[in-house]
Amino acid sequence: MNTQASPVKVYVRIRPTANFAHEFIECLPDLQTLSVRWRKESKKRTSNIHLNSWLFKLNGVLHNVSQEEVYDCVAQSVVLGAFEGYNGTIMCFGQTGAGKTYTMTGAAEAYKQRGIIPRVLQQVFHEVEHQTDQSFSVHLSFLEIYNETLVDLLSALKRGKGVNNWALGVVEEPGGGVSIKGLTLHLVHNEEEALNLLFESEGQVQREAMYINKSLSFLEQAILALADSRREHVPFRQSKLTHALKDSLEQQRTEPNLKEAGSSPPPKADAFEDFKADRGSEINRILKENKTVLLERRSRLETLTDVINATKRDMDSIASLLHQYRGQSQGQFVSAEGEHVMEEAELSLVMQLRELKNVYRKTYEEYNSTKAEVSYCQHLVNQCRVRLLTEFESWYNESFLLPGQVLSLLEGGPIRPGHVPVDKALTLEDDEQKTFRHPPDNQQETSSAISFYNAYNRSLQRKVKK
Ligand SMILES: Nc1ncnc2c1ncn2[C@@H]1O[C@H](COP(=O)(O)OP(=O)(O)OP(=O)(O)O)[C@@H](O)[C@H]1O
Repeated sequence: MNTQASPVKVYVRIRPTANFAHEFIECLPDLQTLSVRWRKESKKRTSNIHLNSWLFKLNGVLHNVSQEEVYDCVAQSVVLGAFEGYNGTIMCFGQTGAGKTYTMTGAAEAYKQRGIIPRVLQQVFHEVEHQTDQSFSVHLSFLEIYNETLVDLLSALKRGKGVNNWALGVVEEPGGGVSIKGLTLHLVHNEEEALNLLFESEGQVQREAMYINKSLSFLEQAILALADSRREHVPFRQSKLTHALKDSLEQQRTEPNLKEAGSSPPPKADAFEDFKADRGSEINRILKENKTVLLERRSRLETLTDVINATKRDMDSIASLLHQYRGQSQGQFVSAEGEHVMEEAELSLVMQLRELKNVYRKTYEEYNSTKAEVSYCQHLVNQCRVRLLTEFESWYNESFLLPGQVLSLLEGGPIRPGHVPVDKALTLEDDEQKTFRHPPDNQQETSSAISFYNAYNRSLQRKVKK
């Protein structure tokens, strides 16, 4: 892998928590040793308490470290190694909720919280640009292995090629090495193209999430339009979701309250404003912050575009002046050594051209990295928007639509009221009522319905998260 001693390096990253279990887990000052211990009580009901403990020696214990530090410590050398011709793998392993996605992909909160994958792409193209003595071509593939099934997450992008995920297989190459037969490779020329593949296209599963994003954004627009009494037109037909929900969104204003008979739930549009000011204020603040950064980065991109165009125009005109000057000059001055000696005017033009080329190159570099940042920030804004709307739906259902009995049925479980479609939740309530009439059979039915929604909820959460 790399030139350093061990080809495999192992790091532990500890997810920050409010109540870190200091009594059981200790990071030793060398920042490479982790001590884990726990009390084991004897089964024989004696007062003996055994203290079991292990020491783990690692390449590093990453505790309270930023995404940037994780990258520098774990991934940077792997990317540099790849440029020296070494294969590299960065693998993340941990129980659910441990922070794998956060570490590898990053969080929606801010650009600086982006994870290892976008940072790798950035470094790869940085190296490609600076290692000018060699030429590189960069290809990207995304492969998912789920339940022993290989899925090419980018196969849909190779239009017309009839890519078939069933045809994927792991094959041993005759000359050594392993490859995935049938996996599509995508040539990318810069960081932005690579990030686009990472964000926009992430195959069948992610593709669904993309549509969710888009639909939710249309839903947000429809809700905002409903909130504005001056707006005559509400854009219901922009998407199938808003179109299909047209009746229910408009009826929300008059629909009887399911929670407390006699009073009606507030219109969703008003509730959305309340939610953003109160319960959803934090995610709304983050969304606004990300939008501000996005606008600022976009405006920087525009400025850079103007500078590039203006510099190019200046370069062209100086080059043409130089051409004219050389065409008109009566002859060439030659030094005693036989070298061409420039006159002052020509020299000045050459210097100006050189300076402009320098500005052009630097601005173009900044332009490329700003473009990648714009895509990334756009992605963050989309993610925040999805989260805001998902949490709003949850809160709205919980606060105004679901009957108390259903809420108490869900209480304490992993399922949030917003994840249960209201009509299904009402069925749950019916089931619960039936339970009182036929306890043994229907209790089972109710709990299987909960299991169903638990499973459904998890798959929804996975899709929204992706
Ligand atoms: N180092 C960290 N700093 C701040 N927040 C973190 C960190 N690691 C994880 N989190 C947060 O903890 C939550 C769970 O993390 P994440 O989704 O990355 O876990 P996971 O291991 O991918 O879980 P799963 O296997 O269920 O997908 C997320 O809200 C994430 O933002």
